[in-house]
Amino acid sequence: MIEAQNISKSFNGKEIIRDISIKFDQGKTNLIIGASGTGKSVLLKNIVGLIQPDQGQILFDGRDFTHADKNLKTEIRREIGMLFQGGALFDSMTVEENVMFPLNVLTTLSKEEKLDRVNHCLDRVQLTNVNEKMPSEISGGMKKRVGIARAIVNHSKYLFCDEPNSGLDPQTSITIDNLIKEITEELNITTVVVTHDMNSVMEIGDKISFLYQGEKLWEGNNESIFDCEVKELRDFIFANNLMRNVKRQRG
Ligand SMILES: Nc1ncnc2c1ncn2[C@@H]1O[C@H](COP(=O)(O)OP(=O)(O)OP(=O)(O)O)[C@@H](O)[C@H]1O
Repeated sequence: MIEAQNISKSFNGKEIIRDISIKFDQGKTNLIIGASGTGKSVLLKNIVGLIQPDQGQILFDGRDFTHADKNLKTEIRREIGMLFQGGALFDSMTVEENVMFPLNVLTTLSKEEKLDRVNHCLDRVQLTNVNEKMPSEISGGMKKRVGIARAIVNHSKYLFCDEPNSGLDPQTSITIDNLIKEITEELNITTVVVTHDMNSVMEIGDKISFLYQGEKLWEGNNESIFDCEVKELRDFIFANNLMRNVKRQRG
């Protein structure tokens, strides 16, 4: 479990996120949702340690990451896998080299062991016979799969995904969402997904936190979200016709 406790962060005197507390459960896909510019990415960066919060702390299974010494920080960082927007693969490396990268940097495994793990992870994301391909030779959906394989290759306990569906068509988005959810349950890891995609909310929203102008206004799941009373959240989810129709059909 990851716990964000009373996190606040300002830039140049402007408070971007305010007193946010969220528990992200193990074995679940935990979503952070909200409109553009509301502070989702800033919160994510605080959680993974790319930004130091002004107030509050982040606990990874009870270990205080925010105030940890160098050794503990390094230990926790090794347990974190990240799927960045757009996949963020290294263009000059093959698929195999991309997935192997964290193992080269973080482990002393033999070449054979590394290759074994890489192939196992590529298999798991249903990518076979692409080891030697370059990122420019594969589709957007395949790039995300490679990104997922790379994020879990070092036996990560925590998986962070920043807008995993950006740039994908709706069908591929659902496949990637489901893959993230399956892997989360299979490996019993704690997954945090930042998104503003309502399809993701409905498909994989085990636990959902809604941010609005830097504050957490609501939390629940993909069932309770349709009955929420928070005006700002209702405006967010029913902003398009499709969602209004879904609501009507549910009665
Ligand atoms: N390093 C920074 N310095 C100053 N302001 C920043 C910095 N990072 C983010 N901000 C500001 O914080 C606000 C929230 O940004 P953030 O990227 O977290 O939004 P978001 O909810 O992730 O939006 P989107 O869905 O569009 O990615 C924005 O107004 C942004 O300009």
